[in-house]
Amino acid sequence: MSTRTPFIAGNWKMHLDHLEAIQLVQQLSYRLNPRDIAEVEIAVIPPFTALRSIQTLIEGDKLELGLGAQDAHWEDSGAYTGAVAPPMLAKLAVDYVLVGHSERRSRFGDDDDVVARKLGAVQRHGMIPILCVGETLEERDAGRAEEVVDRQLRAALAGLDRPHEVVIAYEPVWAIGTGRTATPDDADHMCAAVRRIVGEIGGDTQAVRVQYGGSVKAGNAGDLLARPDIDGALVGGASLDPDGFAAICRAGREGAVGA
Ligand SMILES: O=C[C@H](O)COP(=O)(O)O
Repeated sequence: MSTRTPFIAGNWKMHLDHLEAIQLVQQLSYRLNPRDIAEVEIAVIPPFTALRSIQTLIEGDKLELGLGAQDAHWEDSGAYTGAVAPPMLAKLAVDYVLVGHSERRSRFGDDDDVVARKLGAVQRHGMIPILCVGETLEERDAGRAEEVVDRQLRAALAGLDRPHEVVIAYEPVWAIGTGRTATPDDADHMCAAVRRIVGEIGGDTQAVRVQYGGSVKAGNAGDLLARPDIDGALVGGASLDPDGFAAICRAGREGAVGA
């Protein structure tokens, strides 16, 4: 059995205004049972516009939920229209920040250098980065999946004193929002490779938490989360459904017992 606390995070992407976001967190909080909350770390990652509302709700109702942001700039302030700086997020009691999500890499031009800068900035302000890595279908078919993940990890983590304090989300691009999931064996194999690479960079392989992401839903979460090297899930679409997301959190607890 792993000693790492399972970590399930719901990335809502560009969905839900702040009122809908409040409703979803309330619905979710009714559905989570106390054992899941005690034994699984659970976080929601709403759009920026809902962060303040959800922070207030979490604090007011004393919910055992982590709060995440979907991105951050690397500078503390400046002439960067449309961007959000890490200190602003820290002030909102944000715990986690996604860095290097494949949608940021492919649609907003976040390359390895930008990802490394954002990751450093997030850590400097006391928040935990969730570093997303993963190969495209083309790269997988060419037998380059592990090479790509290795490059992304080293580019982002090299130079950190404690790389294991970053949560890593292995998200094969071809599995995101497509309904196609990596097999539990393939996902576990890559999460083990991620752990090994973090060790090579100087991190503690037993401490680093590695999530799998890509079409995780209630129906497949059990098989994925029971694997020894998969410590949790970064959930997109299915995190918008409170019943489904609560079921994934339960699978996280049950998986930790079996892993
Ligand atoms: O951040 C979450 C991932 O991109 C997975 O999204 P998905 O569960 O909708 O495939």
